[in-house]
Amino acid sequence: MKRLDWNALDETARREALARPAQSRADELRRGVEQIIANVREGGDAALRELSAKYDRCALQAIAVDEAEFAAAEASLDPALKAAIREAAARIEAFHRAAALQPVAVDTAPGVRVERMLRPIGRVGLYVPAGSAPLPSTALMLGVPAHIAGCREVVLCSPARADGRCDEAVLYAARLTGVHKVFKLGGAQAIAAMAYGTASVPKCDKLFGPGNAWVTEAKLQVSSDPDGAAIDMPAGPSEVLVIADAGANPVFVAADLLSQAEHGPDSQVILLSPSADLLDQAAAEVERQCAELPRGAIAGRALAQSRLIAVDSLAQAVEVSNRYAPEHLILQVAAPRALLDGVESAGSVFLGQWAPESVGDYCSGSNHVLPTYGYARSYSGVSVASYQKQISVQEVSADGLRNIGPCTATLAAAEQLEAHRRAVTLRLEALA
Ligand SMILES: NC(=O)c1ccc[n+]([C@@H]2O[C@H](COP(=O)([O-])OP(=O)(O)OC[C@H]3O[C@@H](n4cnc5c(N)ncnc54)[C@H](O)[C@@H]3O)[C@@H](O)[C@H]2O)c1
Ligand SMILES: N[C@H](CO)Cc1c[nH]c[nH+]1
Ligand SMILES: [Zn+2]
Repeated sequence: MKRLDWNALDETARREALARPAQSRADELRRGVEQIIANVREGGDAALRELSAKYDRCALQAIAVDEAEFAAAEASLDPALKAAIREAAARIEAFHRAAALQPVAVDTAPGVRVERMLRPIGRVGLYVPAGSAPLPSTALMLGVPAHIAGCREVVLCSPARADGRCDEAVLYAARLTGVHKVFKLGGAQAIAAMAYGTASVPKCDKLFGPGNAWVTEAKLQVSSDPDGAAIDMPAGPSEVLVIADAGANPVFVAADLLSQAEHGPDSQVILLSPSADLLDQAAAEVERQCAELPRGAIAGRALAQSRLIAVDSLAQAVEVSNRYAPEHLILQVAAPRALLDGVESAGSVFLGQWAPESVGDYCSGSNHVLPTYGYARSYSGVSVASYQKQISVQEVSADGLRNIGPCTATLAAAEQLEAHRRAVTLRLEALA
């Protein structure tokens, strides 16, 4: 990991220090994804089979998972894993139900009632990554809120293995949350299939879920096409920023950094500390622990584009973190709540030494599908609201119109929209 001193950097160097690894909108990637989307739109299921053979090295027979495969998946799983999946799902459901938006009704003037009603998005498409590692936890993070929102049809795509089967735990988690159909599709072709529809895959109104550069680029492309589909957010390579004070345990700090570095070579992790000793010890620990990891080679590539940054205070660390807007922010400091008020931009925050980011990935109850690449400046993670439409309703009585009609007429006249003004004044005359 590159070591830097924030206060010794000029503005350009600071920008570079917080730059994400060069990524997704590279021309080649954009053109490649355009081509895949065009192939799927033209060739439908036949194109999906060809693309799966090319990119997933699997010869798909049926594209949809059938009952026999769901049953075989459930039967093959270790009971302890099934119990953990159910335990995680219950906590995710508890938090997401409690955090869901509620209908609202407010009298904004006598005789004027304004309401917010909630309606589920009709058909949603979930993407669960499985390229480098299948992520059943992501099936829970996407499926549970879709179920709570009450979406009419929930479909899920996840790449098949070379044997043509989907990961068993992904299938179990999908079924548990009430997903209606699962398709053995990955990458940009899965996103194209759900955005435009094919004979097998229904066209969805909104797509959800993280993925690699092809998935993220495909989501961006289909969301900018009016015939495509809306998306939750760009959720790309995982990242974490840790703020640690002199008393932090370097073993824990290093473990947290590596937990996100192991996701993929395009992940990025950052450690900020006012303590030079802590930075030294954490750097040594990262090397030591990385060498022991089965995915050490992947993590090592992510570490090559990661940073250890010396700051002059914890307050400065929070400023730098807000500027970076990390997907995950861990506050491994003696009094983490004291820093929380200053946090402006982050996908999810972990307080204190006993809150590793891994618990949020799996089962604390919060959602792990979070904005990356600085999008936490303006986007939030997936929630029940992501699967809902908020529709406003207004009910106005005769008295209500007497109360707010003159205001409407004045504003309409100022905008020189005479028909708007008359829609009110004609009624007020009728009431006179
Ligand atoms: N931000 C979040 O909330 C969040 C959550 C979980 C995971 N993630 C991230 O999701 C990503 C998962 O990536 P992954 O690769 O493991 O799985 P993936 O399922 O996203 O991608 C695998 C697919 O990529 C396609 N692909 C691979 N090489 C290709 C090529 N050369 N051309 C075209 N398509 C190609 C294949 O079709 C394959 O099915 C990781 O970066 C991880 O960090 C993010
Ligand atoms: N850390 C990932 C989100 O960035 C989510 C995940 C799934 N499994 C393990 N981790
Ligand atoms: Zn993770």
